[in-house]
Amino acid sequence: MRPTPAFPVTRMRRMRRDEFSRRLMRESVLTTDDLIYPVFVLEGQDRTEAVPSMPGVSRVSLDNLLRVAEEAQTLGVPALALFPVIDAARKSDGAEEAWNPDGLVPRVVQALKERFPALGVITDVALDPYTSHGQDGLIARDDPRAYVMNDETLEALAKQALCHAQAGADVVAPSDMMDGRVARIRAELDAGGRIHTRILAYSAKYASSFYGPFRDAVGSAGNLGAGNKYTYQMDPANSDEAIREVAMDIAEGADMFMVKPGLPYLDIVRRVKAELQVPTYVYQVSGEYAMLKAAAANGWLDGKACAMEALLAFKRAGADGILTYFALDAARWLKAGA
Ligand SMILES: NCc1[nH]cc(CCC(=O)O)c1CC(=O)O
Ligand SMILES: [Mg+2]
Repeated sequence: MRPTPAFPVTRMRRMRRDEFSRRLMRESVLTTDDLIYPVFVLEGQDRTEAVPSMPGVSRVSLDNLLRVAEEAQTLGVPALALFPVIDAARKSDGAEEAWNPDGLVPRVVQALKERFPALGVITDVALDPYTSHGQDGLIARDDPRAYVMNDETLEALAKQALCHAQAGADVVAPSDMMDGRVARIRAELDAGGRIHTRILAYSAKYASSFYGPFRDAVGSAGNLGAGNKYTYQMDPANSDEAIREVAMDIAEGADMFMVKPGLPYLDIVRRVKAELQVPTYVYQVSGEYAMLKAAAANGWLDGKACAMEALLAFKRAGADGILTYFALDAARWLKAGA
């Protein structure tokens, strides 16, 4: 950077003095086009269950989800990301429900695409909603370490992704962190004639404790018990490793690349965008949402102002889009000229 003449020749406050000049020099902007809204869906009719650790977020049945989708579309939010709550009776060690063409996710995707063809639908590809042990992949019977097997899991993920694509999903989003899953899924989609289905790879997904409220929401916390995901999700200490992960997913044919969580990992968002120049997304996860909501509920923070500041920070860091539980709120605030 060129040296700036010293004070008093330079007065940084000059440009901050009025709203018009603040607007003229603003470098980043958040728009509704940047938002992806995550939704939790469950079986049944006219069901809406609040998620206690995520105030303002509910698990809803398909009929109620259609109303949410309509609102998202009306507000101009480009896409929904679908997360299923699977009945305990349908979970198994082999996660077979994950590629059941009559399962919850395929039915919901079909209904959404039928009613709202222009609204993007993103599905999560990972086995954790479907496994009795709550891990994202398969575990060998009698393995005392409960080690998630990589290559065996790839076959399951490929079937799951194709099942979602055949139901009409626009984007499949592997969030499992198995090695090689993007290539395996791309091959399965292409062989199945689904050449237009995009892959949003959760390339740099960290083994984070900020996922706690999400695991409550989908009911995988109980199944996971004292288990953790350290053998496949990334170590929060690492940054270079994230660049390698994204680079590998580029080589395997992913279209979009996710960093997750968000605010504690802004440096990773920045590096991915700056070093690799790919469509870069960030997931403001459940724990980040819960923190902001809790502080706002206590009157300790201005909830709206802090949420919008965090979303803008993602844009400044280089994100092309943000998956956030605030998506509908933010779209409303933007519309109201916030
Ligand atoms: N495939 C699991 C999955 N998909 C999305 C989230 C977390 C999202 C959030 O916290 O908002 C997780 C949690 C996990 O890895 O255990
Ligand atoms: Mg990887």
